[in-house]
Amino acid sequence: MADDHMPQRSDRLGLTDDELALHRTVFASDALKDMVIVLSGGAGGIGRAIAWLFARLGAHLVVVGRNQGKLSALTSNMTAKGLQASACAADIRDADAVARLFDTVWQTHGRVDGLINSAGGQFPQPAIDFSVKGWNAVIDTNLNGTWYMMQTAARHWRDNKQPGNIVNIVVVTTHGLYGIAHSIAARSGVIGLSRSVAVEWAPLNIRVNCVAPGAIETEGWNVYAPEARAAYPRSNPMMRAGSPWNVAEACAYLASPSGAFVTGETLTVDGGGQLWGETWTTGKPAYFIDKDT
Ligand SMILES: CCCCCCC/C=C/C(=O)SCCNC(=O)CCNC(=O)[C@H](O)C(C)(C)COP(=O)(O)OP(=O)(O)OC[C@H]1O[C@@H](n2cnc3c(N)ncnc32)[C@H](O)[C@@H]1OP(=O)(O)O
Ligand SMILES: NC(=O)C1=CN([C@@H]2O[C@H](COP(=O)(O)OP(=O)(O)OC[C@H]3O[C@@H](n4cnc5c(N)ncnc54)[C@H](OP(=O)(O)O)[C@@H]3O)[C@@H](O)[C@H]2O)C=CC1
Repeated sequence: MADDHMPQRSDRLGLTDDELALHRTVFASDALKDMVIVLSGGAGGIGRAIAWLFARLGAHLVVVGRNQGKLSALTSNMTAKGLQASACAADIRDADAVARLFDTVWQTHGRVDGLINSAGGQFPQPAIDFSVKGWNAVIDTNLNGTWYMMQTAARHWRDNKQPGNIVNIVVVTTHGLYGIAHSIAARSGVIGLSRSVAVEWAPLNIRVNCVAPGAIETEGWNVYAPEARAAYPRSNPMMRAGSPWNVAEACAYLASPSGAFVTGETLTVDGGGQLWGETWTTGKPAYFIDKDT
């Protein structure tokens, strides 16, 4: 399948495991040889593409999420293709569970080389209507959960005197994504944190970067109304949605030696959506609709 032409299907969102097993990549097949990578959100739409790509480049993937069944199904498909992968169920919002996760991985593999935080999400709602519980759910998942993963990984790298590298999947925060202000707040926090610790942790030989996807068609889109989803491909000058593979290859660039001199950066993969286009996750209010067009 050509890299830049993902079929727009109505029956299913994103790429299947069979497609991910074969998707063409520009990376050498040993680019991540023998690296151990912890990947949160590994069974989600973007995480799954990262899992397949990284494993195909030689890494052992430890995929993390709350749903053991989804994780096991993924790792079975991967190991059946001769790839190295294991599943570890954990809620990233539970700092103790995150500590146990990293203890287990270090005990099993004796090392961790990289952490990709792809677990996250939000629900669309006008900010004025956010409940305290809803606000906290989004901040806890996207900011606190990501931070527990980052800090726990970094402590292990420091204590084991090993280098490390972190890639956080965020959203594009440079202009509004209307209807998900809680997530923009949380992800802006992650970007700020990443820039700060990129400096603090440079002496520990730990690199920290973010990838900010634009409209990437995955099953995560099911939380949005069909009319909102239908408009996402027109939210950038390329007038189409991106593929999870585009995000996975950006992560591979940052996580492998190709990114060796990159830290504190946010790599935007949005088809130019920062420069042109707008995204209304809750529908465009009449106020903004030009009645003359
Ligand atoms: C440039 C173009 C961009 C286009 C796309 C837009 C950008 C981003 C896209 C994506 O990120 S897509 C992929 C991400 N995946 C998801 O977002 C997954 C779906 N989301 C969730 O699972 C939740 O939103 C969550 C908060 C991330 C999960 O947390 P948790 O499991 O704890 O939540 P819940 O128990 O379901 O709910 C807790 C609490 O939150 C409030 N709430 C939840 N959903 C809604 C809703 N639809 N409307 C209003 N409020 C909601 C509510 O207070 C819930 O508590 P209860 O009422 O259930 O007691
Ligand atoms: N798709 C898109 O257009 C865009 C996506 N993004 C971001 O990219 C990331 C990945 O998105 P995508 O793959 O599309 O989303 P998905 O919803 O498909 O995947 C998200 C994954 O996160 C896991 N997860 C959620 N909460 C937790 C938690 N508390 N602990 C552990 N795991 C959790 C879920 O697994 P489980 O339910 O098993 O826990 C799920 O597999 C998200 O942060 C998303 O917001 C950003 C911009 C655009």
